[in-house]
Order: sequence, then structure tokens, then C-alpha cells
Amino acid sequence: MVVLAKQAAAAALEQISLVRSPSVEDNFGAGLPVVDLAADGAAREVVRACERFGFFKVVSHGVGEGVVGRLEAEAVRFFASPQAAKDAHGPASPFGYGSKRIGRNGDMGWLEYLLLAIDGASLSRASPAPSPSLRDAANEYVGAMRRMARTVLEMVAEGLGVAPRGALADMVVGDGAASDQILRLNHYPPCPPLLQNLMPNCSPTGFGEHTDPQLISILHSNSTSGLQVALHDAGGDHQWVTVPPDPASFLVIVGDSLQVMTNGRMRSVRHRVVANKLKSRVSMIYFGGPPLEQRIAPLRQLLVAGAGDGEEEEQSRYEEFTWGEYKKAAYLSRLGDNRLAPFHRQPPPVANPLV
Ligand SMILES: C=C1C[C@]23C[C@H]1CC[C@H]2[C@@]12CCC[C@@](C)(C(=O)O1)[C@H]2[C@@H]3C(=O)O
Ligand SMILES: O=C(O)CCC(=O)C(=O)O
Repeated sequence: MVVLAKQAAAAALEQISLVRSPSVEDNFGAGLPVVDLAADGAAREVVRACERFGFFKVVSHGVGEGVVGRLEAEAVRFFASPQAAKDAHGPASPFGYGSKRIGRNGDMGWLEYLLLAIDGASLSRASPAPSPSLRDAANEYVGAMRRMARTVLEMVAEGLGVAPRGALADMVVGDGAASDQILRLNHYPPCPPLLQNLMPNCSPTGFGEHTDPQLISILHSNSTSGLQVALHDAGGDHQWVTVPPDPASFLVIVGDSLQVMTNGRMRSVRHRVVANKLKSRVSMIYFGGPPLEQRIAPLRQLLVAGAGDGEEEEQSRYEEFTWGEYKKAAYLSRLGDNRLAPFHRQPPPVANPLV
């Protein structure tokens, strides 16, 4: 009987891996990096958090509750619609509705999602928004994410002493820049009860561990927990730390491209989602990438600034590539792969230290 039940649970999960269920001890405590974007010295705090952790929570962001609420309500409505109606907007290749399958190379998660392409300041005409109301809410939300991406990337430039302020922001949200932006709506149903009964200490992986390839990501979630980030100790071992959900805030996540452009000063953080035992998690994430032809290499001013008096300028830790090349390689990779590894000339020091 137990064997049959276990088989049934395994079948329901298909090839979705299980991880240890998070407990309160895994929560990020007082050390969680938080930046008040409206405060004096915010640029310094942004740089500090990106260098130390590769992510931070944003408060005083100025995004209206209605903007978030409208898109989240549309997402909930869409995910609650009949499976056939959702499937009509899939499979995600890469855009559209997807369920359990992530990317093209066999990654699986306990989630369903809608991946939408952005063209300039709004959803791409080619992107299959399931309804006009979802499209309108998404366009309004994308406007808010673009403003936040500009603010944060300008603060990164300012905090690092890079001029002009728009050097990074313009790559992602510059007028007329054919940048590569994506909006993803994720729904993680609760862990199946059968599995919970059989293996109370295990939970299905919602979204497997990965780093984001772009410059920055901006994440919002409802009040259901699940996001974890990998922090490292001095020996290089990592520990998964839960970031408590806060629907009133956003999380900014450093992507691989920003790691390279800052020559490893800022670190893309590995993160994952673990399905919650009881509640659905709904998240919305904006990915800010540059135009395909953008060269991804350390900003010149950082290499010059990194050199001491009379020394030669700091060397790039990476082989050069364009965003288009990196993106192509990303789509050929598995979610959890270290996509920057083939481009490393010099491995960066220990990432994202445990506090
Ligand atoms: C296995 C995958 C799934 C990928 C592509 C490839 C490797 C990296 C994944 C992500 C991670 C960040 C968001 C995303 C939208 C991106 O740009 O790269 C993801 C994309 C997808 O979910 O389709
Ligand atoms: O749902 C989340 O909290 C994170 C989602 C994520 O990492 C992604 O969509 O790439």
C-alpha cells in the first residue's frame, strides 16, 4: 500500500526533485539586505548589497499597490482558468504558457508560468498575452519595473563611480534601445498532500537553483514563502537561506551580465523556489537584459579605478562575449549550470558570504 502511494506521488511529481522542507531556522534574519530607495546614501547601500549578497530587498520603491495588485489578480485569474484554456497559450517556446517544464533541456519544477516578451516599454505584439486585461495590467507593471530598473542601475553606476549615470541603465531601459526584457508570471501550487503525508520533511522543487543571465531581475511575490538564496561560508560550502516574503516590497537580483560588467565585484546570486506545504505562491519577475549585440565586458572605468598608482589597469576576469552569444548558450544549458564558468579567465573569490 505504502509502495503504491509512493509510486503515485512519484508519478504526480514526474521528474521534479525533492529538497528538504525549509524551516524557520533557515530564515534570513536581521542581516537581510534592505535598501530604502528614497533615502540619502541609497546608491552606496545598493552597491554594498550587490557586492556582498547579489540581491537586496527594496522598500520605498514608489510602485503603487494597484499596479502590483492588478497584474497579480490577472495572473491568479489566468492560472485558475481551465487547463485547456491555459494550454491554448502554450507550450512556452520560449514565450507563452508552460507547466512543469522549464527551458528546453529537461528541467522540471512544481509550477506553471506565463513568459511574456517585452518590446521597448510594453509587451511585445508577438507575445501571446492571454487577454486584453492581462496585457493592460502587464504593460502598466512593466512601466513601473522599467523605472525601478533605471533607478537601481543608475545607483549602481553612481555608487561605483562610473559616468555617465546612465551607462548601465541605458542598456536595459534606454530610449530606443532594442533591449531584451522579459516578464514572467509564476504560480507554484502547494505541495501535493499525498507527498506531504508520506515524506513530511521533503518538498518539491518549485524552480530549480540557477542564476539569472541578464543584468538585473526585479521580483515580487505574494505572501507565500518559497524563495531561497545560496550563501557561502569561507570554505566555499553553501547554505540555502529563505528570504521571507513581503508583498509590499520587491527584490532586486544581480544577474550574470552585471557580474561581468563589474568584473566580479557584484555577484549573481544562485536562488531557487521550494513549493510551500499549504499555500500557492504567485510571483512576478522582470528580467532586464541589454540588446543582443551588446558586448558584455567589465566597464572600462572600473578596470582603470581598480589599478593602484602607477600600476597597469585591472585585467578582465572574463573572456568577452555579446549578450546574444550568452543568451544562446544559456538556452542550450541546464537551469543549474554555472553558465559563466566557460568564460572565466580568473575565478572570482568566494561568492555571497554567509553572515
Ligand atoms: C533552462 C533554462 C530556462 C531559462 C533558459 C535556460 C537557462 C536559464 C533560464 C533562465 C533563468 C532566468 C530567466 C529566464 C527567462 C532566462 O532568461 O534564463 C530563464 C529561462 C526560461 O525559463 O526559459
Ligand atoms: O518565484 C520566485 O520567487 C523566483 C522565480 C525565479 O527565480 C525565476 O522565475 O527565474
